[in-house]
Amino acid sequence: MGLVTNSKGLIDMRCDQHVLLTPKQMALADQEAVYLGVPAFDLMAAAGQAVAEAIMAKWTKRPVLVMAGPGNNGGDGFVIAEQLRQHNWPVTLAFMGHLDNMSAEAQAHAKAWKGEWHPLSQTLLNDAKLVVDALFGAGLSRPIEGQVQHMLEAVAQSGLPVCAVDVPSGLDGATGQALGVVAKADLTVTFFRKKPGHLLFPGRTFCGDLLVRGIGIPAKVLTDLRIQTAENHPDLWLSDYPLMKQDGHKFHRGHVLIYGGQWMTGASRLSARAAQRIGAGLVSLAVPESSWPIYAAAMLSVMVKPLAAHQSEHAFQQMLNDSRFNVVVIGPGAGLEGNDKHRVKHAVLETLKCGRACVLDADALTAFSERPKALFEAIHDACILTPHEGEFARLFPHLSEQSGKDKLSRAKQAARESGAIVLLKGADTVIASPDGHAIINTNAPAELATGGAGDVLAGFIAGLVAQGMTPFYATAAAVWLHGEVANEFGVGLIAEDLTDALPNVLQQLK
Ligand SMILES: NC(=O)C1=CN([C@@H]2O[C@H](COP(=O)(O)OP(=O)(O)OC[C@H]3O[C@@H](n4cnc5c(N)ncnc54)[C@H](OP(=O)(O)O)[C@@H]3O)[C@@H](O)[C@H]2O)[C@@H](O)CC1
Ligand SMILES: Nc1ncnc2c1ncn2[C@@H]1O[C@H](COP(=O)(O)OP(=O)(O)O)[C@@H](O)[C@H]1O
Ligand SMILES: [K+]
Repeated sequence: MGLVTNSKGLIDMRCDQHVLLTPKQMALADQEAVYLGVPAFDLMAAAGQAVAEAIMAKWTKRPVLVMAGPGNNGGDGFVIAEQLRQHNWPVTLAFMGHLDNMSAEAQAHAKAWKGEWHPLSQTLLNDAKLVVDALFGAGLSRPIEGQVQHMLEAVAQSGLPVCAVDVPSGLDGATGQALGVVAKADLTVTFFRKKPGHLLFPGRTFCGDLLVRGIGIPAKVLTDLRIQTAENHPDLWLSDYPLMKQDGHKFHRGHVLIYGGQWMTGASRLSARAAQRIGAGLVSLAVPESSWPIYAAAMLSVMVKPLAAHQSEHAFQQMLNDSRFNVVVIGPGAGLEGNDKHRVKHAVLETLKCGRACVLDADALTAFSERPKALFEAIHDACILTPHEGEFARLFPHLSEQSGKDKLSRAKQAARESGAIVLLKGADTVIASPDGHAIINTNAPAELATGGAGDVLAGFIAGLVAQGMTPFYATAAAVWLHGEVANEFGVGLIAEDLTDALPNVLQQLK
């Protein structure tokens, strides 16, 4: 099993199906395949054929308008047009470009097209029942304007189904962001491997159904591409997953320490239960003495430890001296009122000072919003930050959603700047490591947008780290399981259900 990337080998060949290629990396893969002896003409033929087959599988025979652009995406369009024509589909081809400026393989395929050529025109939509968007793919270099923009707007207005070749035109395959107008598709067929832009929002909504088709590029071209990004999948982390051992002992499955606040007592309890459920051997909750009865009454198998009010900071520090607590969670329900914020910051800094693996969520992040640097200076490589966009913007204001940067770059930069693993939540959660690796999660349903779901996630992560998974993979595994449980449960989900329904998903993981 050769490594695709060298740095810590986070993404290796066992998960090569799940790596994501930027359009630049895809072009390099293409060049390398040609260098290894696969003719560029054949790659384009295979690409076009794959799209034509996907179209014939999805739609009944109907008049098609193929819009072919000036580059190789347009070249694919000519192949698709000819393939469909050979299967007796009525095909109209509209070309925007100059044949002489096209690659040799695109010119050859264009010349093999047996039908008529039309200039791009909105009137061509009148007779079409399906549109193939082969205008721009990986080579999109600037926003779409002028006549093409009007054409794409007319396509959108027509309500006709659209099949996009590689990426919907106007979508940046690297970032998922729109460069001006985008041709929204019902089906997108991409080649060899997915691109980040297919998975990140808003890109994912532009793609419709996404199919990946091999076109003859051998997987070994991935070896030298310095790939840093993958789509989350158990193949990435299952071999490191702490499945139960027959002769296992609870002391071998770690001990999670969770910091509980005075008022929002539910949040840390959700984390505690989640850490238990995912297999942590022991879980303790350190809580203010005054709230101890509330916590203790509700927790049976979790050990609830009171922190005396007059010396709670010292008491938490003392607790950290016990090396059996191998992961600490701070943030869910921790509190920011009055002296709480100071206490939370102290707990975080003490935890980091003693090098303990930790998951910092919610209030533990917001507590540092006035001076994030104080947090970043203390962070070590077993620290996981789990912000939603709001918390993220408080720590990294220059990287907020409003910064105009894409989510993948924002999470990666945050990980680099803070030195922590950063899990940036949302429907397209990104997990980024300071060394540049990143995983995009795609299985989370909208049902997860419910209070407390993040507290459960913090507990899942901690529970897996406690059992010995590396923080990056533990985070990826927890996020995937979180999404999977929500999918299995379906509508009506509340945070408690995530923990209660986890066993069904764990059962399938074995
Ligand atoms: N890699 C592979 O393995 C394989 C790749 N294949 C296919 O090749 C595709 C990539 O091809 P590609 O590199 O030729 O780029 P493509 O997207 O056709 O566009 C480039 C042209 O568009 C122009 N242009 C850009 N933006 C514009 C704008 N806003 N408005 C107007 N013009 C604009 C740009 O002009 P320029 O920027 O140079 O001025 C240039 O002329 C890929 O997506 C896949 O479908 C397959 O055949 C099989 C193997
Ligand atoms: N629309 C959505 N689709 C999928 N997952 C979502 C969506 N909205 C939120 N989530 C997920 O739900 C969880 C919410 O966490 P968080 O915002 O911390 O909530 P809380 O603080 O209430 O626990 C995160 O894992 C996030 O990625
Ligand atoms: K396209």
